Amino acid sequence: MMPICLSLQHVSKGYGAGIARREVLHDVSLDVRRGEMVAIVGYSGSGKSTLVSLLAGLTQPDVGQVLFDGAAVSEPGPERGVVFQNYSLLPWLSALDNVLLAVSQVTPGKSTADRRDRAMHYLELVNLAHAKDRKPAQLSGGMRQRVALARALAMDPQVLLLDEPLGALDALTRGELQKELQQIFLRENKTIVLITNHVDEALMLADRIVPLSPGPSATLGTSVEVALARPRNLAELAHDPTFVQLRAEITQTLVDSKRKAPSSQQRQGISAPKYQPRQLPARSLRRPSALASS
Ligand SMILES: Nc1ncnc2c1ncn2[C@@H]1O[C@H](COP(=O)(O)OP(=O)(O)OP(=O)(O)O)[C@@H](O)[C@H]1O
Repeated sequence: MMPICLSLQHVSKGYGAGIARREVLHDVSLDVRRGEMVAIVGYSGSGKSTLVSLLAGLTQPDVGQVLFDGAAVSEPGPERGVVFQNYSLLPWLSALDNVLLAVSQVTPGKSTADRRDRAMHYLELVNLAHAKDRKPAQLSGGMRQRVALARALAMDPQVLLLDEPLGALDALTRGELQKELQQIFLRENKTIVLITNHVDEALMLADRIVPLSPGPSATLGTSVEVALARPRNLAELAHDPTFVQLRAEITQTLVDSKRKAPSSQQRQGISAPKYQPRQLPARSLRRPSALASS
């Protein structure tokens, strides 16, 4: 078995002070093995971004620790690349220059030509070579997210932290990028932590899925292994008994954890993880409304 690469050990994190303090994450523990793709699935507002910020070293836990290769994480580092939901590209730079900027940070001794080759390689990997000279404003949401992914990959991090990277995209573009992400994962063999509120997306991509209960004081549940062969195709998987069973199991865990959550949750208007109902088989185990009515 591969060694543990990234680890959260009994981590708690809250915001505010005194009586205004609100605990977002409580006693969260997670071990991610090298080469593994772990998906963390949770409701909106449950603390998923806080979790990524902790893994990235952008914020520090109040209790517990975050370890990378056994050493405490205290700041962001090039071995942990992050892709956020909102692209975060520099608007005045072309797609190529956005990637080049990242390449320059990790290859200080290389020639300009070498850096450019490397940046182009990653733009090609995300099928964007043709749009290399376009500025972010001239790119669609899906294309911007591809640039953000190319930029993160170009730094050759050991771990990729993907914080709802496809969350801002329409369903069709999302489906396309899920396929590309799968190809990249298979080719690059990276360790990936994917944060998502889509159960199907997690099942399509991950080796293991960990449910995050709704906050406040959200915590990770028992992880579920996704024993489905790759490459995976969501349309085909909709008829696969293992897929259907895993989806029902994970959804039920999330629904149960929401039921058990403090009643203040309902008042905060937290929305449920999204389904892609058109892919449900006719004799699906759960109706989409099961989540909404819980
Ligand atoms: N810097 C901060 N200061 C105070 N409260 C914060 C801060 N960051 C997050 N929170 C609160 O912590 C809770 C969890 O936020 P977080 O962004 O981690 O959740 P999330 O699951 O990523 O949400 P979403 O899916 O909506 O992006 C929210 O109630 C949020 O308002």
